This record gives sequence, structure tokens and C-alpha cells, in this order.
Amino acid sequence: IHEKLRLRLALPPGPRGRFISGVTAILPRSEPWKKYAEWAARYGGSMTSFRVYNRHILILNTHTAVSDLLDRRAQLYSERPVLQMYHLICGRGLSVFNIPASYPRHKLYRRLLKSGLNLSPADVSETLEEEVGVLMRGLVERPGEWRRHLRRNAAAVIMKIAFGYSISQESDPFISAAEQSSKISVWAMEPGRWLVDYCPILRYIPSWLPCAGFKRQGAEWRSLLDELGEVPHQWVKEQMAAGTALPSFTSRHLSHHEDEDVVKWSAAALYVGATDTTIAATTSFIMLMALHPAIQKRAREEIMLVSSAAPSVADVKNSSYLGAVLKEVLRYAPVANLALPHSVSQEDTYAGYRIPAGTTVLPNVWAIMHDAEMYPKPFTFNPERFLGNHGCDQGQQDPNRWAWGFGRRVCPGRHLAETMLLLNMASLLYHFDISPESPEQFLKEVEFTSGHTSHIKPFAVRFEPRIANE
Ligand code: HEM
Repeated sequence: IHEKLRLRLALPPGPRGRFISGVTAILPRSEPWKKYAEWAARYGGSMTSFRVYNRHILILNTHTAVSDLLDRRAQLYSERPVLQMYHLICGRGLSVFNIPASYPRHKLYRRLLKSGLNLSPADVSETLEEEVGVLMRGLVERPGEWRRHLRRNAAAVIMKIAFGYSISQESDPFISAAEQSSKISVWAMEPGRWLVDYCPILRYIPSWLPCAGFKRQGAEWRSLLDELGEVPHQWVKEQMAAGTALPSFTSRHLSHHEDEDVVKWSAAALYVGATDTTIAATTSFIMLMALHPAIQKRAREEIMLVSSAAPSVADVKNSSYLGAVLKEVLRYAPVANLALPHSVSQEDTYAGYRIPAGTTVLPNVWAIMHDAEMYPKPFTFNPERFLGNHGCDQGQQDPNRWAWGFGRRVCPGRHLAETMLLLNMASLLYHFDISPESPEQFLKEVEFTSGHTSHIKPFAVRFEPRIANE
């Protein structure tokens, strides 16, 4: 009886679209989280569901639905949707981001990432402080190239931590390898580009057939991606053999005799996970500081009080206002508006609806962060929401609960990212006054970029050094 009742349950409400392609034609290209929030309001309920060809998509619109499913039922909701082209044909299914949570290797990755990223706080602080110094000097010398300096900073930090490798100033071969891998990955994952993603049986057609161009392309990318992944790993092994390796995520795990392939894949995930995300958050921070001089001034005053010289990692851990600014940056301009897609391993029911096995589940983090009941005046940038006599207990919930993902896939780099962001923010405030090039900027609405990671679209800003002769 229970089985019959379950089968009669409807799918969560949402647009139905066309017979074969589902809602493909009306899928939003930019800022999809806003359209999903609109659909949530139109169709009602804490969940919206629709279909893109053969794929069922479920959007979770409220923090309750997200916590109930992705956190409390993490054993069911921590898989990843399988992309035929990228995961299977290009051979990326074993990467940290894509591996099914039910594979024993997923646990191994998580263990190595946890211990490898928290191992030696002293080494990490030294790396962060050294690299923020390079960033500040770059900004003094060539402020107009601030976005390049940010990219270099993020890459340098993670290459040092992952491989003990110091990047050279321009066109570093390790960075080129990592950037080339990211580019190929973006092409291979592009939604709607590969028919095989929607019609998996095509994977079995022979590669020599004229219509199997995607298979030949995939095979080429697969060997290129494998080759690029080897570059830093082999370098660390050579350094270890020569006795010149610096302590790093890779060298530590290899010397503890962890499985080499597991170490290689985990280290490769660090660059992908750490660069665009931290750059996005820092970019939004810079834009918001330019637009909010009073908040900038207050944050700077606190830094000047706690730091006698250039801010250190220890200083920023004691900066409560700066901590509130970071929370508000992550709430106002979430880096991952839809986190990363999860998938459900077995059919489930929730709130009277049926959720078929294999459904792709997207938490609408943007909608939660802008829920006016949780965050009054959600489109106002106001770090004070996280201060007050009772700190976060004051009623406004800590956005860290939604900024870093969910269940068994929660971001393993969170603590490193927070430390790095706080240090970069404090150093920017300590060394520079940040303002928009044009005062008219104050009157414009901020715009956001779309993609897996999002940030405020940059506008021209001025970095005015505060301490002469640096
Ligand atoms: C502002 C900075 C960052 C933000 C906002 C962020 C956020 C996220 C989010 C939302 C996810 C997806 C979780 C899910 O699927 O539920 C994720 C996954 C991940 N992040 Fe981060 N992240 C940041 C920085 C970093 C850093 C610095 C690293 C590495 C040092 C990192 C490594 C990873 C990895 C490896 C995963 C995949 C986890 C898995 O699939 O099991 N992230 N992150």
C-alpha cells in the first residue's frame, strides 16, 4: 500500500515545457538563480521541479528544504549528476568534485583534504603572509592590473600549499597547465553542447563513425587532461627524490605512503576549488568597499587597532567587525549561488512530493541569502546584521551555513579560504583607500556575473596607497 501511495505522489510543482526538450527553451542563460526564485514564487512551495530533456531538476528554495534534504538526508543526497561527456568520455569521473559519494575513494579524498589542509597552520600562515606582501607590492606598482594581481595571488597560495611550488612572475608553466585544464573542463561540461549528455546511449557508438566527433574530441581531451595533471605531481616526486621538496600537501601525503593516485587527484582539486572562488569573493569585497566608504573606514579602524604593522593571520582572527564584513560579502554576493549540483541516489519523498532517483538537486543559495524574513532589507550591504550585543544570535543567521555547500560535499577548503580572505581584506584596507573612479558609480545598481562562481561585475576603482614609500 505504501508503495502504491508513493507512486501516486506528484513531482514538485514547476514549469513543464515541451514534450521532448522540457524547459530547455526557457532556461535562463544569466543569473539563473533569480529566475528559479521567480518560479518558486509563481508555482509555490519549498521546491520547484522541471525537466531538461531526460534530466529531472529539483530546485530547493528554502533553508528548511536545503537542511532537511542535503544535510539531514546527506546519505541520499550527496551524489553528483553524471555528465557523460566530461565524467566518462573525458575520464574526469574520479575527480574530487565528481566522484560518487558512495565510492570508498570519496572518503579517502575527504580524509586527505581534511588532514592536508589543516596540517601545519604555521606553514600556511607563512605562505599567506608572504603572498599577500607580493599582492600589495603589485597593487602599489601597477594598480590598474588589480585583477591580474588577485589571480596571481590565489594561484601562488594554492600552488605553494598543494605542491610546495613557487610560481614565477609571468607565464608560469604550472599555471598555464592548470588554466588549460580548466578551459577544457569548461568546454566539456558546457550545458546543452553535447547531445550525449542527454542521450547516454550515444556513448556506445564507435569512434570512427563520422557522427562520433564528440568521442574523438573527448579522447583527445582525456589524454591532454591526464598529461596536464601529471605536471605538478611528477615535479614534487622529483624534488622529493633530490631531497629539495618543500613541505606541501602532496609531499606530506606521499611520505606518509598514502595511495599515490588518490594524492594526485586530491591535490589537483585544490587549484580548481581555490582560485576562482577566492578571487570572486575578493573582487566583490573590493567593489563593496569602494561603494561603502563608512563601512570601509570602520573596518580599517579595527585593523589599525589590532595590527601594529602589516596585518598578520593572528591579527585578523581577532577582528570581529572584519569577520562580519566577510559574512556580509558572502551573503550579499554569494560566490556559489547554486552551490554545486547534487544528485539523489534513491527515490525519496518530501513535503508530500516524489523525488525520483537520479534527480539533479540545486540549492538556491542566492534565494536563501536574500530571504527578507531571515535578512531584513536583503539587498542592503550591512555587516552590522552579524554584530550587536548577541553577535549572530541577534536573529540574523550566519550565512556560513549556506555559503560552503552541504552534506558530504561541503567545501573542504573553507578554513583556508576564510583565513586567506580575511588576511587579503585586512591588508587591502591597511595599505589602500579604495574608491570608485567615477562618483556616478554610487548611483548605479551593482551587477553580478553568472557561472558556477559569481561576483560583482568589476567597475573602475582607485587604490590610493595609505602608507608612503611602500
Ligand atoms: C570563497 C571561497 C570558497 C567558497 C565560497 C567555496 C564554496 C564551495 C561550495 C559551495 C562547494 C560545493 C559544495 C556542495 O556541493 O555542496 C565547494 C566544494 C569544494 N571546494 Fe570550495 N569554496 C571556496 C574555497 C575553496 C578552497 C580554498 C578550496 C581548496 C583549498 C576548495 C576546495 C573545494 C573542493 C575540493 C570541493 C569539492 C568537494 C566535493 O565535491 O566533495 N574550496 N566549495
